[in-house]
Amino acid sequence: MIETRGLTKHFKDVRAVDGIDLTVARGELVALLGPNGAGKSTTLRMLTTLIPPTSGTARVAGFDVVRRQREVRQRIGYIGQGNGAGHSQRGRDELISQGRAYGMGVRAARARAAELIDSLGLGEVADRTVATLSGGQRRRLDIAMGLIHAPGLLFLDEPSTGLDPQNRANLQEHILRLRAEHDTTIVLTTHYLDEADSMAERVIVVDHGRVIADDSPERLKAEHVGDTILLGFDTEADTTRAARVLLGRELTAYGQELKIRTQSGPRQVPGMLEDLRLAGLPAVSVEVARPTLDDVFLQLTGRSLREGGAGHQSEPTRELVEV
Ligand SMILES: Nc1ncnc2c1ncn2[C@@H]1O[C@H](COP(=O)(O)OP(=O)(O)OP(=O)(O)O)[C@@H](O)[C@H]1O
Repeated sequence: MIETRGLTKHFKDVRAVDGIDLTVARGELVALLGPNGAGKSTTLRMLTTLIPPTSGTARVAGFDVVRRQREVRQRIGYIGQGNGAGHSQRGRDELISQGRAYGMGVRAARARAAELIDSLGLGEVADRTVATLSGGQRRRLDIAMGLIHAPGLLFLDEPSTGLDPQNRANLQEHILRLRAEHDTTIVLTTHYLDEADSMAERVIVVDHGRVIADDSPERLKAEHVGDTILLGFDTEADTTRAARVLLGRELTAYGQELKIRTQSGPRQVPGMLEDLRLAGLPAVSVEVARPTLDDVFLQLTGRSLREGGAGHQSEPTRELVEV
């Protein structure tokens, strides 16, 4: 669906995108993740033919984004960061007009609008004027606008920025359902680490205009960070002895706690507890901390994605087991 080679965009002396090679297959849901100014929007704007690359090539839906702009545009939907829908029209009419603008007949545009209103849960509000819709409803209407011509590929630039957590969750659910129902390939950009983690089967981390990691969230976390097992003991002396029992692992002792870095925390815990029990050193608490994508980013760049304005929180996932 997407194939780029050395895709680059310079704005005077700013290297917004600096040689990106990217392949996205049909049906994938890919999240482009990165801090402010990383080059995510610029990449999307080149892929959607809105701005030409400085150098490199990109083929989208089988066509070159510079030489075959029209063909590309017919086959993609793009929902930018602004609000595409107007204000005084009813949502349904906006959708039908958009369909007509893409050359659809009135009947086909009406039918498609009805289908999307249903898919995106807009049934109760589609006949109200757009100005009266909530932020989340408008965002869903924007997405319906981008899908009116049934594109096989949808680009979403920060779909849930500005929405409250409930509306975000609701929008995410709709995007996933749309994808399942219409088999749409989706490329979205986001600052929300948890959004990338839960929605995308592939995460491409961009920093300073370059791809610094590209894999499934699970593999990124396992490869770059791994799990942390925290074992608690009654005394510091027990902790020191336990460290000797578990020697050979990547471990650190802090007071009455042992911290062990491993690739597969939950699988390692039973064996470790058994070894400790046999040594007469039962742990009094066990905690497995799984990494977040922010830990991956921190590991890769030495910076947290939460710093410097990206500022969206995602708590580490912790599984607490009292023993
Ligand atoms: N039209 C432009 N003129 C000059 N510089 C630009 C222009 N558009 C983007 N840039 C610069 O290019 C870099 C990448 O910007 P881009 O908007 O692609 O980042 P982003 O990853 O989408 O950031 P954000 O998360 O804040 O949306 C930034 O340094 C930005 O200031």
